[in-house]
Amino acid sequence: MAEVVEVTGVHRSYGGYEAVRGVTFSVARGELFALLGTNGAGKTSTLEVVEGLARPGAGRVRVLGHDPYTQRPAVRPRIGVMLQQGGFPADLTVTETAAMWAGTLTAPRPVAEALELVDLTDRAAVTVKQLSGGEKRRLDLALAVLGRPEVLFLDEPTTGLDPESRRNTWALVRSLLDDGVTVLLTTHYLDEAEELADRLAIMHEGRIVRAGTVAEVVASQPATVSFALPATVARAELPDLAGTLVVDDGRRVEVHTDTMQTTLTELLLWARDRAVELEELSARPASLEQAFLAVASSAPSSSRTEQTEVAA
Ligand SMILES: Nc1ncnc2c1ncn2[C@@H]1O[C@H](COP(=O)(O)OP(=O)(O)OP(=O)(O)O)[C@@H](O)[C@H]1O
Repeated sequence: MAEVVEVTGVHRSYGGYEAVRGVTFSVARGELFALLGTNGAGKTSTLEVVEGLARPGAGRVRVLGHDPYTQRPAVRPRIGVMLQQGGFPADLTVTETAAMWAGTLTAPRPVAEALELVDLTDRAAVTVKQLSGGEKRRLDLALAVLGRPEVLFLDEPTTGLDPESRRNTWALVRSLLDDGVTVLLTTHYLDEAEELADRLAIMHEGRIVRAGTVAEVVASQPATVSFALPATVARAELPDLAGTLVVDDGRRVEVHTDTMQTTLTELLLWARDRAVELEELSARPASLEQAFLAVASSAPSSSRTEQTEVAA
């Protein structure tokens, strides 16, 4: 079975408010799929349904071929879950916490090994209440990987981590992927998605509005060609370039284009014919950040009040 996670037309409501509105995606074995989105887009609400922590209002979820909510005993031993906020007894040490959790698992890793994976070995004897926010996050991750899961669900795994810890977490996730683990994660860090994700989806207002590889999602946005015109050349002398002309100030020119090669060719031929030297010439494809911001700034489909009325 290639698809380890299958989510089809899932809806989830809180009272009259529909937080997830028909979400569909799948994750293949050994793949990392990232859910991105604005605050309140519905990422955690979706993830909780896939983890089997909540029943979808409508739609179908399969994890390793089972319904994670109604067939929880078949799924739970094979998955690892890192919630957005883990809750541990504050007075237990790191080792005691992990050992307690290991006691609930069928075939856990040795506790010391799990702590080593997240660089918490030197904090093993410290109580949870003495840990920093980032260290608590790493303890969450240690517990999620303790049961050697086939599928790992990570809700904002690196929020609050310093840059070095984030990189260490990425390296751990990559090594798990190399071992064939399937990962579904949510993140607010676009570089995290770019670094780790085989495929991703951007959610907005309960729906997936972009999905694909990073390259596919970025391809939905125009590339930018920019340069500075020499003072001797008036802007009006520029040829008609394919794309939208955006002029920053008198001299700096930006062209947003879906056909970067055509725009560049037109520009460079013109510059050669006119013997114009284009200063600071650059041509760059769109970034994931641009694709994200385009989604985030899109007009809301309707207000929350209206949605409640529709749902009522
Ligand atoms: N228990 C709840 N009761 C009522 N509304 C909720 C509940 N949990 C979430 N919501 C609402 O559902 C929407 C989606 O929330 P969710 O936490 O899934 O978003 P998210 O994409 O994970 O956001 P963030 O990036 O801020 O973590 C939000 O409008 C939120 O206020």
